[in-house]
Amino acid sequence: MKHIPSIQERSSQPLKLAALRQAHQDWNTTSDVLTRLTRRLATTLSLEEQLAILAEELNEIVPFGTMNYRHRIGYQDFVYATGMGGPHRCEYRLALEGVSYGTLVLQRRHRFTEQELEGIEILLGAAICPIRNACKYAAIEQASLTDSLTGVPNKRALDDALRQAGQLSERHGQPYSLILCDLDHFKSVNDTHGHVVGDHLLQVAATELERSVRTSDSVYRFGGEEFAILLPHTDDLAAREVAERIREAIATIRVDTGEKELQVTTSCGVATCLSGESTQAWVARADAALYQAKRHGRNCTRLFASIS
Ligand SMILES: Nc1nc2c(ncn2[C@@H]2O[C@H](COP(=O)(O)OP(=O)(O)OP(=O)(O)O)[C@@H](O)[C@H]2O)c(=O)[nH]1
Repeated sequence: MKHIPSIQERSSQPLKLAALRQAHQDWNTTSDVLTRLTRRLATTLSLEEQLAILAEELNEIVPFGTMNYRHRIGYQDFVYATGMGGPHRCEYRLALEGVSYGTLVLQRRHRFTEQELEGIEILLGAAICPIRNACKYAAIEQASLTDSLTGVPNKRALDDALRQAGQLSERHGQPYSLILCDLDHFKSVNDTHGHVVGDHLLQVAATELERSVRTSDSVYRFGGEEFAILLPHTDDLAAREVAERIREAIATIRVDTGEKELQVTTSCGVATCLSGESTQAWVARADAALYQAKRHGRNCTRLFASIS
């Protein structure tokens, strides 16, 4: 049933509105740390930004040397550290309804008093819900950018990375190369050994790819049995060498299927980003080079010459 305000309720409305206006003004201007912390934490879903705000506000009440926060989010360890340490420390395991949202450690040169510890706990109590929300947001964001089978970043993450690489390449005049790497005759792996073995082979291949490249390079699942490797500060000839190393590494994979050992080869296409080129055109050139490698009999690398 619809609620119709009574005459008494309506007559008190101006007072309520005035109180709301006053509360709003107080909320925005108060110098009270707890209100300011709550207000500031509500402005962002970024865990890093929230921790920076928390560190700033905590330091106002309880000066410390270092703040260290650590939490495992999905496949990654999230670490936030600020300042210089000291021999005295206090450690808090942040948790809500039995779920952990990380460990926070404060360190400094002199002891924390009981009153200071109480102050820290009050501020952490105010921060825990926003931190929980930021952790959940980070986990969802990570999942949306990760291939669930292999654990490497997915096509969506690659699209973002390529866009950024194109801009950086343009701005700093540094070469960025892309390798597309497609497992050969993968359909027959599935047809002969089944999808479970096919899936396992994709996981092993992703691990092998990550092992074969530098930490500054990144591996993505482009789709199906195809992977992409983005190489910053790498020209076409150096990228071709990396592709050859990858091809040799994939050829060393052995999967025990019970009957016989399964081996796989890969074909690679390489293209270096051209000045002013769109990411679609860049990927299309790497794909054309990959097509040439397949046409040439597979288990080889082809480079799309970047001399324009
Ligand atoms: N097990 C498994 N198979 C997949 C997955 N994604 C794609 N595939 C299979 O990969 C196979 C790709 O087949 P094709 O595109 O014909 O390519 P190919 O057999 O590797 O042949 P070439 O690329 O020409 O060497 C198809 O059978 C897909 O079903 C996956 O996530 N798991």
